[in-house]
Amino acid sequence: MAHGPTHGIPQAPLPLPGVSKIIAIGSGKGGVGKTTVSVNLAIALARAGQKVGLIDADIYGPNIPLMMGSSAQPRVGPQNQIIPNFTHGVKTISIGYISPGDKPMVMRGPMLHQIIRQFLQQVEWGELDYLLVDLPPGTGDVVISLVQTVPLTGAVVVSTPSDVALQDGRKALEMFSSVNVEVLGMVENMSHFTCPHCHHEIDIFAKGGAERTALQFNVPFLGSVELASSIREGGDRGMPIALAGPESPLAAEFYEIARKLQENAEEAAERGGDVIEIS
Ligand SMILES: Nc1ncnc2c1ncn2[C@@H]1O[C@H](COP(=O)(O)OP(=O)(O)OP(=O)(O)O)[C@@H](O)[C@H]1O
Repeated sequence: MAHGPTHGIPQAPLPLPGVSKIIAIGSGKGGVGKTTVSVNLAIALARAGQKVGLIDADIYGPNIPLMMGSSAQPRVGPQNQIIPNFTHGVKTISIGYISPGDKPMVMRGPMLHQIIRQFLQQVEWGELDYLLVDLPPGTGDVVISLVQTVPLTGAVVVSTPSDVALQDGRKALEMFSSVNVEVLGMVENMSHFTCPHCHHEIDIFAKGGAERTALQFNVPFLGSVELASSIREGGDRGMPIALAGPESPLAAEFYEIARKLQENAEEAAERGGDVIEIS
């Protein structure tokens, strides 16, 4: 991979030509369904007529190839630009396309930064309404690389309603605030479980916790997604549930969240334009 002309001088974040809104999706805690939410939101936005790109910024544990059902190695164009894969109506890039298999990526921070930069700047995204960035779990490095490279429209924080996940979710909210990235909304994943036999709602992780946290932090709440085996199966088969369309009850939750996100992102984009540099 080529290195950018940094020469040790921090570069100001620059918009990506043709890309209208860039949204980071984070969680703080791992395993709460951030990638599941990212792929389903990307598909729902694409089905709503938006041009959508998706970056798998989880360099150490890329799951987007599996969840989007795509493993093709991206082509390289004449100007050395990377042509993203196009799956389920979404342009995607992942380190998993370039270095497939189960071998972990071992690299130092500067290399990670370069990869994030390249995924933003060297991929031929073309015209996009939305570029979603699925962040790795935790807070930190990748977000700094992102905000140093491009102006973000905002962020989405995914959490389960359990106290443990919310504790980390709050850290993610604070982290975005500390780098001046507006949180466009919180999503509560694995909100509850509906028993397939008696159809009763079972409250596994204390439903409503993410909504209360959103209220407390004064950020919008985008909606809840229930815990359902078909959501997990869709991800494992590379056929996310959103492909079932907005009429399918489980997929409908993602379409509703996508609609609210679109509203909030458009408002933020209209308000925005100011690039705030972090020191
Ligand atoms: N609403 C849901 N219902 C059922 N299973 C779910 C749901 N959301 C996520 N899962 C499953 O939970 C597991 C973890 O989800 P996912 O990989 O999306 O989480 P993550 O937060 O991105 O994890 P990571 O820490 O690897 O970044 C996956 O097997 C996924 O299919």
